[in-house]
Amino acid sequence: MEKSEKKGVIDTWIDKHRSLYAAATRHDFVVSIRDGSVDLSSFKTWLGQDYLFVRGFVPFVANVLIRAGKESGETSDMEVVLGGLASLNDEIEWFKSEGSKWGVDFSTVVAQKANQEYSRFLEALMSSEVEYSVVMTAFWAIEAVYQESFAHCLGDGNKTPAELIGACNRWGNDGFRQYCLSVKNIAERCLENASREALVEAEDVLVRVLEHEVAFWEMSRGGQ
Ligand SMILES: Cc1ncc(CNC=O)c(N)n1
Repeated sequence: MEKSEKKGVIDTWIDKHRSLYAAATRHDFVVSIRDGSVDLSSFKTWLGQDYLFVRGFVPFVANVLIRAGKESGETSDMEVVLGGLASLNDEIEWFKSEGSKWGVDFSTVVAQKANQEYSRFLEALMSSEVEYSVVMTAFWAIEAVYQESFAHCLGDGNKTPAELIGACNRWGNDGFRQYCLSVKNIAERCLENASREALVEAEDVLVRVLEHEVAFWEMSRGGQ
C-alpha cells in the first residue's frame, strides 16, 4: 500500500469497535431526526442537556488549546484548536436563540446523570498526567460523533423537519467535517510517535467517548 492509503490507528480502532461507533453515530434519536419521526420533547431535552454539555466542553477545549501551544511542536495544531474554540463561541449564541425558539429555559435545566458523568470524564482528561496524544484522540472522537450523526440527517433522502435543519447544519456542514479531519490528522500524527502505554490509553479513551455519547443520546428518551 502507498503511504497515503495506509490505514491509521484511529480507523483501525473504529473498525475494531464498529458496532459501538454505529451506536454513537446512528442512534435512534438521530435516525428519528433524519426520518422526520422525531419527538419534539426529545429534541428539547437534548437541546437543554447539550447546552450544559457545551458549557463544560469549552474549558476542555481551552485546555487542549494550551497544550497544543506548549506540547505539540507543530504551530498549526494551535490554529486548528483555536478554530474549534471560536466556533464554540458562535455555538453558545446559537443555543441561546434555539432555546428561546423552542421555549427551553436553560436556567432551569438540570444536568442529568449521563451529562454529569460525561463532564467528569472531560475534567479527568484535563489532568496534566494525560498525554497529549490521548487528549487529542478524545477531542477528535467527541467532535466526530456529532459530525457523523448530523451529516447523516442531511444526507440523500432525508426527511429532516425544516425546523431542525439548522441544528443539523451546525455539525453536519462541510466546514465542520474538514475541521474534524484536521483534528484527526493531529491525533494520528501524535499517535504515530506515542508509547505503547499511551496507545492503550488512547484506545480506551476513544471507547469511553463513544459510550458517553451513546448514553448522552439516550437521555433524549426521557423527554423531560
Ligand atoms: C454530547 C456532545 N458531544 C459532542 C458535541 C460536539 N461538540 C461541540 O459542540 C456536542 N455538542 N455534544
